[in-house]
Amino acid sequence: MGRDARPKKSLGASLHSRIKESRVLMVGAGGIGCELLKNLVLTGFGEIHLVDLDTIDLSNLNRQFLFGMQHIKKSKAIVARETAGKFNPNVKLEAHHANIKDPQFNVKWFKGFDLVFNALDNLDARKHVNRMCLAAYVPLIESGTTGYHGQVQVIKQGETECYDCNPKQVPKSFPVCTIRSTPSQPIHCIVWAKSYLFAEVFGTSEDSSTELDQGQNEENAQEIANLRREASELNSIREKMDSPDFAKCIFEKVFGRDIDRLLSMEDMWKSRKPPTPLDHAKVLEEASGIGPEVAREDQKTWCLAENYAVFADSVKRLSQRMLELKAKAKEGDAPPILSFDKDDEDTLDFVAAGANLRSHAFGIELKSKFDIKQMAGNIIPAIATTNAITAGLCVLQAFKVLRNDLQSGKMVFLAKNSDRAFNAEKLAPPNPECQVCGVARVSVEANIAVATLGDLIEKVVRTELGYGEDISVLTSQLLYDIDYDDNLDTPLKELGFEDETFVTIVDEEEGEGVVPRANLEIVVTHSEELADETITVPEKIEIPRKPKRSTAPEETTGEAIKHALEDNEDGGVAKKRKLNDGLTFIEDRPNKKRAVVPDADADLIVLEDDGAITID
Ligand SMILES: Nc1ncnc2c1ncn2[C@@H]1O[C@H](COP(=O)(O)OP(=O)(O)OP(=O)(O)O)[C@@H](O)[C@H]1O
Ligand SMILES: [Zn+2]
Repeated sequence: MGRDARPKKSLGASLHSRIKESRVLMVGAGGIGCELLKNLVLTGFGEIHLVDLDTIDLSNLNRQFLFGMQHIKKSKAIVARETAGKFNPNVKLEAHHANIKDPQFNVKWFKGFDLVFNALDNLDARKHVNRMCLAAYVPLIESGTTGYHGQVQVIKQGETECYDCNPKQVPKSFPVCTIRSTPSQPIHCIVWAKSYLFAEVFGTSEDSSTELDQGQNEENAQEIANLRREASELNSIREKMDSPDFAKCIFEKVFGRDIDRLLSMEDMWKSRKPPTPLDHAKVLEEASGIGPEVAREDQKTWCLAENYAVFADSVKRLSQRMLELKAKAKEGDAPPILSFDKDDEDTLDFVAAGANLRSHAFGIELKSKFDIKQMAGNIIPAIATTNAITAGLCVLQAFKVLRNDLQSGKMVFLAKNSDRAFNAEKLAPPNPECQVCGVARVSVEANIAVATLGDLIEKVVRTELGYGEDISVLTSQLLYDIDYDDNLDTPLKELGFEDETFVTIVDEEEGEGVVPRANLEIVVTHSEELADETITVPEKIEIPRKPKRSTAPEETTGEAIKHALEDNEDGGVAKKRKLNDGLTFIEDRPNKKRAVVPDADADLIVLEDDGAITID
């Protein structure tokens, strides 16, 4: 039987030939990406481009099965192409070891694809690809996993929600005073050891750390000033890095004197358990028989003396590295620093032992190095099976896009502790208030070294597109508004424009009966051929008016599932919750098995007309 026979039979001849003719892009060749590339290649997608900026790390190998030990430090994109290429020689594979934000991957390049898949791990790159796909009118299949949870979303300009239609959760932060003065959980001590202690001794100061919320009120401000003083004292201890007493100096300061100072603030401990300073001489004596090899016992919770032994030994190793870097540095170089990396044993040992010593002083539970690694790296373990299922769901959604059947496209959620492994909801229409997809779009060409901001505003925005006086013009910063016209005579290049810069025009007209236009996004492409300040003007387009502000949006099914899970984690009381896609969850009583009662119209598996079984 030929290679094509099976996919042709299961997918149907017309979808199969569309797949063979398609040219797709996959961004990210990590956990989801490896699984997805295998699926795309075996399904027979005609031409696949893959982009990944990273190289292969040992910690990737447990789930990124296209890579082996021999590939460590090699490009993910290139090795993924080599390995997956062997699965199906009929597929044309092209690998780019690069950042998807690089300028060569411009809107024109995106336009060359029928479909884009995101298999990324960060918000910034996801938002970028979302925007490029919207501008290029190319459908995007967005996916992500965290532990046992997975999600797949189909995005198409003008037809569905985009990645930015719903605000995304920002990473968790902690009040600085909890971290530095009143920790009550292991995570507080881990953040302290990583973002403060490590940074002050071996890295850059924590003032810029995003994990610390500086807080606004007066009392905090006073405490923050004290803490800054403490940090600068610690910074001066750094000068003693080449002394054999370096670990002792750090220990006596942060686990001794600093804790004494905290204790002297009696008000702080009225309703909290006060900490106990650690006595260096005593701990040193207890640790006398313990060798540095204890650091390898990463699943065990070390006792106080073992933590001290690891702390002192890691200080020795890290100091040695710093001194070597200093010796190698050339005159005029910035002073060398080390950065925390969960996969760097020396930095991890220091953070694990430092966090535990602080926990001990504050009467908080100690943690194993293994647990601290997860927490310090903000890692929820990646699960190969979740990635594999999610990658499979991406391909099933891709079939619908290629069939031009977005109506049956779905937002699919994968969850371990919900009643059903899969939950799906219909694709929502674009949010009219979205600042990213709820915009009108035009493209213009200009020689950015010559054309000024004034040329762009007068020739294009006002004359061609009919805007009035009251507008704001922004890139990542405000360039112009009615009270700020300093940049009008400045060439675009000097305002930070590169080839393909996205400029947003906000109509600020106000008044009785005036409905401002929706935001306009102008993509400015650089053209050397335009020798003067000419700007090619776009076709006349109708810019829609802004919709009226909507009231609070209804809870989506995904959110409802999340809330159902959260509610359930708390109690486990029997409740019945109806989700808006017609699934009914019967949540369990303690010790009783869950039951799922699908509504009549809520099918999990449907038999599609061409014979393929699809999880819908
Ligand atoms: N801007 C970008 N351009 C290209 N590739 C990117 C970009 N941002 C992230 N990636 C890639 O996306 C992939 C995401 O994969 P994954 O979530 O499995 O992360 P990982 O780095 O491989 O694993 P882990 O973070 O768990 O160590 C990574 O290979 C990463 O290099
Ligand atoms: Zn949007």
